[in-house]
This record gives sequence, structure tokens and C-alpha cells, in this order.
Amino acid sequence: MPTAPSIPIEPLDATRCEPYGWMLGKPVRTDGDTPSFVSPASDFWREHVFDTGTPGETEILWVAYRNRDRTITSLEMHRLTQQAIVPLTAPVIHLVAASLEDGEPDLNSLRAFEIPVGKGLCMRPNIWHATRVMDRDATCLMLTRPSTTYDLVVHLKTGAPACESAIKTIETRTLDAGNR
Ligand SMILES: NC(=O)N[C@@H](O)C(=O)O
Repeated sequence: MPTAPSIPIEPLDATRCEPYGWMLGKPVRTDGDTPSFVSPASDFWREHVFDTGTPGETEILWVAYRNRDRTITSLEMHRLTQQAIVPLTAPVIHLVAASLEDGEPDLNSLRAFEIPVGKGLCMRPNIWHATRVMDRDATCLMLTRPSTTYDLVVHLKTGAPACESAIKTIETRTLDAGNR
């Protein structure tokens, strides 16, 4: 039986993840117009202006990831909002793929990034994704859009069609953890 194509796990890198979104946790920059402040006590700087697709509420979710399965058989995406994932307690492996013209996942663009504690990834809308953990469960902070969360919960609980998200079965891929 042919083995499923493997996806190498890559370190999070601003340039590599640019087609899918914005890396969070880059070094502070004080040489441009981006708001920042550096002092002996602390630094703060703008990493990203989060966009939910419409003026209004941004939602913070607390997400517990437990899935250690190295096989990937489905991806999820959100049509209206960016979505940021920031590991708090342990790293996660975040798989991302762009959408084809017809809205289906572009599996040729499927990549897996290891997001360590202290960094994050903010995905653009319509970026397909799945999340795994390797050695231990991970709690993450997630920025998203309240209506997208509500729509997703109703879909997952009742089976009613989701409007703001899609979950698609894909040809199985396997995570290649060997190169970590
Ligand atoms: N709540 C929610 O949207 N979760 C998913 O997108 C996920 O990536 O876990």
C-alpha cells in the first residue's frame, strides 16, 4: 500500500509563512513608523493589526490541542477573518495551505510550521489549516471573530452547514517529524 506523502516540519520563519499569514514574535524594530518602545524595563511593539473582516469585535479563544496523530486527513479554513494562534504552554505543529481558485485546498502549498511558545502565526482568511502537538498537550491563545466561532460551534455540535468556515477531507498526508 503506497505511503501517504510526508510533510516536513519547518521552523517558523517570517518569509516562509508570508503566503499564509504573518509570523508573530519577530524581533522589535525601532527604525520605522511602526509603533514601538524600548526601555530597560520592557519593550513593546506592534506585531500586527488584526483584521476580523469587518469593524467590530475581536474574540480571544483559549484552545487546548491534544491531537498527536501524524496523519492529516482534513483541513479547516475561515472565510471572513484572520486567525492568530499563539502557543502558551507548549509548541504546536501548524499545517497551512492556500486555496485554489475554486476554493479547495491547494495541497501543493501544504506546509507544516513548528510554532514555539513565545511566537505565533496569524493566518489570512481562506488559509486551510490543521494543528498537531508532538510531545505534550498545548494550550494556545487564539484571536478570531465571534460570529465565526459561533458558526463553527453550531456546525460541530449539530452538523448544520457552516457559513463562515469549511472543513474538507483531503488525501492523507503524514507529518515527517524526523527532521525536527
Ligand atoms: N475555533 C477555531 O476556529 N479553531 C480552529 O480554527 C483551529 O484551528 O483550532
